[in-house]
Amino acid sequence: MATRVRPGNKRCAVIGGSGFLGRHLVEKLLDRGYSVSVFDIRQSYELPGVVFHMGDLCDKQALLTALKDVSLVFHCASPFPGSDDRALFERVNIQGTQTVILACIEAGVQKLVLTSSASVVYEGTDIKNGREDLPYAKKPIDYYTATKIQQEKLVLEACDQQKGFLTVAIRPHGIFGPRDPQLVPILVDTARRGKMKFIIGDGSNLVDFTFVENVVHGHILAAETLKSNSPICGKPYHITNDEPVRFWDFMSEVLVGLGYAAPRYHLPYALVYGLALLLWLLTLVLRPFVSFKPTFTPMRVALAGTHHYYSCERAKEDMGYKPVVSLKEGIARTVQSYPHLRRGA
Ligand SMILES: NC(=O)C1=CN([C@@H]2O[C@H](COP(=O)(O)OP(=O)(O)OC[C@H]3O[C@@H](n4cnc5c(N)ncnc54)[C@H](OP(=O)(O)O)[C@@H]3O)[C@@H](O)[C@H]2O)C=CC1
Ligand SMILES: CC(C)CCC[C@@H](C)[C@H]1CC[C@H]2C3=C(CC[C@]12C)[C@@]1(C)CCC(=O)[C@@H](C)[C@@H]1CC3
Repeated sequence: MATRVRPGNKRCAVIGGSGFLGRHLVEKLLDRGYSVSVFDIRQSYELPGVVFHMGDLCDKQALLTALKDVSLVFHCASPFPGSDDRALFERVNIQGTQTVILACIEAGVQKLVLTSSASVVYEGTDIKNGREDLPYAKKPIDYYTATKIQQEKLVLEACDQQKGFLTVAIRPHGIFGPRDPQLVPILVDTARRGKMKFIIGDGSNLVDFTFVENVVHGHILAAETLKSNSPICGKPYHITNDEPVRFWDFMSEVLVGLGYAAPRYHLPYALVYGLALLLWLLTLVLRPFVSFKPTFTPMRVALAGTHHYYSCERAKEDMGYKPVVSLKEGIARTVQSYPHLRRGA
């Protein structure tokens, strides 16, 4: 039976709070006077004012302990997007999210903010200024995206104003910033192996890269706007830097900032995509004998060679969203935060 939490309660929980986005979110919530419980499969730091609960989000009992007296939950846990472990994605993103919803309802949580992804509408072909009314991808590019679609549907469909359980989904795109374990480290690793010499396609494709503090800002605005009869109930929202940039200009700026050469030579998109597809099929066939992880997967080639940027007008209109850190400032802060990834370090 749900125990209602008193209104105005500033106790919240961040599921996935040990991760890159989760930790930035926890830090900002503390600044804003929330008390925070983190639920994660691992504990990656300690902070005064944060209570850690280690556990798997598929375990409802473990979740219930962490959600006691909590009125607001942020769910930003997911397996690593680059993995190809279909069973893991289905277990965590689909079954696990269903468990999170059940646990929230049972614990009397009033608001659930999901970190979804703008990739839920992306099929590997151009998206220019995509709005939230684009249909979900019929052919998602990978298991990660396929399960993020199911996850978002589950959370939005669970929104029930009558029962006082309100939900919203934030769809970020290409999050970057200090402590990101993915974008900059993979880029630098590729450069160190001498593989960042080529631009895939003509280099004119525009993409959204979103500084992590803007993503955090979008989550907190959503949580604070989410009230009975608010227009945001049960809806998805793109949160971006609102400054689409050429994919290869962004990569070059980060690389040059860290002391590496920018890519210069162009290769046709279709050729690289075809080669990446062939290599991927080869890794599938050879998997029983050798384990090999190609850098240029078909998914990464599509992301690097197509337009995919999104409108965040709906977030501006419904919750007053405006990016708080510009792309230029975000890149400068990111580059500065990785002294160990500098050339020669
Ligand atoms: N990074 C990006 O560019 C984008 C990310 N997103 C979404 O943002 C969210 C946060 O991403 P990000 O911070 O980059 O990812 P991270 O991997 O840094 O953080 C996710 C956290 O969730 C934990 N976790 C994974 N599985 C479970 C589980 N079963 N139970 C409890 N905790 C679990 C992870 O632990 P462990 O590390 O041990 O797996 C990790 O600590 C995700 O939902 C992702 O889909 C959306 C758009 C873009
Ligand atoms: C060509 C280079 C080897 C590319 C190196 C950088 C890539 C690792 C990133 C460029 C775009 C990024 C991205 C994501 C992961 C890291 C990149 C591929 C996501 C797939 C992460 C999860 C999401 O939800 C998507 C919206 C992101 C899209 C952009």
